[in-house]
Amino acid sequence: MDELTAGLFNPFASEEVAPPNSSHWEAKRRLAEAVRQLNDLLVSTVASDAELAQASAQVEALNRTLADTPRLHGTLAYLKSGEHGHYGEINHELNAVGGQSNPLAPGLNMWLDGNRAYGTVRCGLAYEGPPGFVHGGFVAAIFDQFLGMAQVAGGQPGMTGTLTVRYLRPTPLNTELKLSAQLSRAEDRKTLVSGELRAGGEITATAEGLFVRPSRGMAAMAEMAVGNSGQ
Ligand SMILES: CCCCCCCCCCCCCCCC(=O)SCCNC(=O)CCNC(=O)[C@H](O)C(C)(C)COP(=O)(O)OP(=O)(O)OC[C@H]1O[C@@H](n2cnc3c(N)ncnc32)[C@H](O)[C@@H]1OP(=O)(O)O
Repeated sequence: MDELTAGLFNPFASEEVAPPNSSHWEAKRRLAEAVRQLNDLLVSTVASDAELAQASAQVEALNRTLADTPRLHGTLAYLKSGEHGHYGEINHELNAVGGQSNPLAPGLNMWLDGNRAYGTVRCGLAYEGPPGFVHGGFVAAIFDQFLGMAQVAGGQPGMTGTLTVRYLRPTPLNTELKLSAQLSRAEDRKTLVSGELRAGGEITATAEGLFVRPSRGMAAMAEMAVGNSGQ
């Protein structure tokens, strides 16, 4: 275990979503939820052009306000600030697929029970691919994150080496989706995990992920990324 994967905080210990560790994250979760709703409203509204122009001006004004606030670019910057928790906590807030404070993330909730992992997620209209169904790329992203969490049970978390998704039937929007996964094999630096996604009791997709613990270690990988975060 290194700086990034040390078990100082495990957000996956129970089915309950781990609470925010500060008033900052609590406030950000609220804003993220409002932006998720905005996204859903944006893709569904058929307001007039004038109403859309007015809404754009309001959002643009808000963006200018936030752009003028102090900012941290990337999870590593949050970690180095020393003010926003351990890496596990920061990742739990900002991750692109599972982050509570990241409006891009569809609200994936995950927990471990022994060597099995469980999860729930609900994808709104903004995730539409085929009419009425979740975009296959998001199904793959959900599996990547979910299997990536499940591999933690193997004790040697690494990066996704390969991810194979089998799409058995379309995955519905606006439906509670249930995930489960288990370790198939963990040897040397490689962990193999397999999982399935269900909607209304029916399996819509299965996946297998091979995770490789980098020879340089996870923290060294992260250091290589310094400068990639667009500051
Ligand atoms: C306590 C709770 C706190 C929570 C705290 C967070 C926890 C932390 C969890 C992180 C959860 C991430 C969940 C998101 C997962 C992403 O989204 S990760 C992003 C997508 N993936 C990437 O960007 C990975 C890019 N690739 C790489 O960085 C490097 O190629 C890798 C995968 C790290 C491997 O590099 P390497 O260590 O130099 O590998 P190398 O020594 O050459 O090979 C080792 C072995 O693996 C095999 N291998 C290497 N690459 C591959 C591959 N791509 N496919 C298959 N086999 C491979 C080799 O053949 C070799 O096999 P053997 O010869 O030993 O049998």
